[in-house]
Amino acid sequence: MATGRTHRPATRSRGIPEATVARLPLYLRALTALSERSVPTVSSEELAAAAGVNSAKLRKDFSYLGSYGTRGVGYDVEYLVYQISRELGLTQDWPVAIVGIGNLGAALANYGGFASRGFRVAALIDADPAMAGTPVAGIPVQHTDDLDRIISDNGVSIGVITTPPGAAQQVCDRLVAAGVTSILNFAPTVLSVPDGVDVRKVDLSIELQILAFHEQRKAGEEASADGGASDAEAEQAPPVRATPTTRKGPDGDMPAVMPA
Ligand SMILES: NC(=O)c1ccc[n+]([C@@H]2O[C@H](COP(=O)([O-])OP(=O)(O)OC[C@H]3O[C@@H](n4cnc5c(N)ncnc54)[C@H](O)[C@@H]3O)[C@@H](O)[C@H]2O)c1
Repeated sequence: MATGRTHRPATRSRGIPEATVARLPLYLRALTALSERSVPTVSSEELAAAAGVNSAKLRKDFSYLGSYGTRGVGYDVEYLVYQISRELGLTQDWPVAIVGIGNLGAALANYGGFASRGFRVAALIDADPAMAGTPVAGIPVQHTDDLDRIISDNGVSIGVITTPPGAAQQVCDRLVAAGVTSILNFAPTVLSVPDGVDVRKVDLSIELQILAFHEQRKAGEEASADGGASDAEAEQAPPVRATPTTRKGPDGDMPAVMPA
């Protein structure tokens, strides 16, 4: 089994900090929306608001791309879309393989948003022999026995794991051995990968737990504003933290996709 690190250093080889890289997709999403409305230029303040980022941070981020905008005019929307897409490697097509075609894997395979962002679902792989050959989103599911060949035939470098957690490490090891160097892991388990392999994990239940924490805190604040709970209620109620807590990610919120 592969062991080792799961993180890259905070700055990538081209000198763009990881935190900036993590914000680039947010800028791109906001810029794409502007481009679709044929908006030619945008100020750093407008774009920062649309991306949910602080405008000074945005200007600093864009300076890493060598993009400074024009005073009084702002940034050229189309050119920034191109620059950020190029920086993120989206000007080329990325074939992606999804392993574990159950509820989630099938939903991802059916999601049309990947293709428009440069990610082509090239292969669907599952361990269930009964699924082999069954089309999902128009793509026939292939059996894990052929995983190596499927990865190499399709030139896949990005693998998506949507298997049960108990199978995820083994699937990850097989993907890596077959040449996959980036993994998006939806299974609720921590994966070990060798140097040179990037893992990102998505866990919506963690996001929901964080929201539950904030809901609980808001309820506590409302209760204190109403004059506080009665003694009997206070004894039964779980403790609620009164101190405001901030939870900041690169865009101001913790992203649903996290480094492994
Ligand atoms: N990250 C999130 O927010 C999120 C949300 C929902 C589910 N999940 C996780 O996603 C995973 C899939 O959930 P689901 O509801 O689609 O499960 P599911 O049971 O519907 O599908 C799992 C699929 O994986 C296949 N499989 C099992 N072992 C395999 C192996 N070794 N190689 C290849 N395929 C294998 C099964 O045949 C099945 O088709 C689970 O780990 C679940 O916890 C994560």
